[in-house]
Amino acid sequence: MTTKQRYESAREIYKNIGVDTDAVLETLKTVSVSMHCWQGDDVAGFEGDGQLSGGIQATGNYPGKARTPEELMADIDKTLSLVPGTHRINLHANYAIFAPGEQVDRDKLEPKHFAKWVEFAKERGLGLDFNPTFFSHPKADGLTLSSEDESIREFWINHGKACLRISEYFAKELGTSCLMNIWIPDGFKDIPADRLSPRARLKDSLDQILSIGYDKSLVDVAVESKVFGIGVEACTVGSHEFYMNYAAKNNILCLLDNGHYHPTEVVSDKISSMLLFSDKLALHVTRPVRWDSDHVVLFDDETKEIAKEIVRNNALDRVLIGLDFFDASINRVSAWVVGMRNMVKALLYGMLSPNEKLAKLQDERNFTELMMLQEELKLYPFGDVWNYYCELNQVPIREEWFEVVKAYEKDVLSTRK
Ligand SMILES: C[C@H](O)[C@H](O)[C@@H](O)C(=O)CO
Ligand SMILES: [Mn+2]
Repeated sequence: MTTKQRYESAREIYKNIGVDTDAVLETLKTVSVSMHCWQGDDVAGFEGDGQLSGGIQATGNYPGKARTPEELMADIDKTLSLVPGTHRINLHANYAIFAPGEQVDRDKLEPKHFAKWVEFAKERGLGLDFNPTFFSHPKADGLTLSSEDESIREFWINHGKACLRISEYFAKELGTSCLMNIWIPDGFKDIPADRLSPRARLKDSLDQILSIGYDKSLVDVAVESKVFGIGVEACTVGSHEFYMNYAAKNNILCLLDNGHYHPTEVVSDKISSMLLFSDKLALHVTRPVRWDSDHVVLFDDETKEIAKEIVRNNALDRVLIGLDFFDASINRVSAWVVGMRNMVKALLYGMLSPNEKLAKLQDERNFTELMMLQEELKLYPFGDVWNYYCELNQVPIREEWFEVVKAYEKDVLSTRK
């Protein structure tokens, strides 16, 4: 049987439970996932020695890491050629591309330092998202936006302001709004004596960054909380409560990273609550293994649950989906492809569920039938619909994409010594 014939058979099966697969595939085409540039080089960036700080870690030493903008862009191209749909690229400020001999510090970054990325995105019809980089820098040894040292704090405030201008530039150039996400590593290894002052300084720093004024139709600013990081185990300044309140009061977005909560807390359960109080919500989808380890996103229960929540809340246009993982122990392009395909797959899975029927069963308190149907759905011919979607989008089906990655490793990645 051909992929199309399998799809046609699956279409009939889904039709019997009220799911229109053709309509689902049309909708799925419109959804973009923001692919993080930092999986390609273990969050090293282009500024210098690429030493990662801030309580995050990429472990492994698989050969073939991108070392230059050209290599990173080539790897992004290869990855996107294997993922169905049109997506976005999420950049960090430490991926600025300077003219020879021109490097400036982060507080002095300008749109022109990202012109090559804009050119890259334009040629491919991609949107760009952005992140100020408050780590991997000599001035990020202690605290950044919450620093007690006013000159350090000012440096980072200026970095935030510079990034806001760059985000506006991305949106204007590319005709699609840019998400600018703020994450800082600030915190304390051991029990602090004063939690209030650093948080008050962080609040003031954010106020100052936002005070420059920006076009809200072009830039969505988000703040990303975290429960702990390596070396800041006792207290993080940018906690969930801090940012949830800050975002609500200042009409900006919260970004929920599903590696940033207590191990039994799930982001899928938070989405509906956030959407009841905010127009938009941003996500970093990742896979925490025992800690915020940033493993590659799998087609696992929580990824599916996150996707189902987005679909069931009718919020495909309100939830800005980004990925955040960095695995240096395996082929980095393969890691990207697996994570991206899984996120899209999870969205498809959520859309192929008879969501209204399931909600009705819940309202009728018919939990017996609800459980039965949810379990049976797991073995519906989902794979046949996924393969057809890949074929429609001219990307390889099943594991065929891996042959392309293997050839790329042999011809390109393995030559990077
Ligand atoms: C590199 C990213 O900005 C970083 O991973 C951040 O989003 C985060 O999740 C830190 O734990
Ligand atoms: Mn994150």
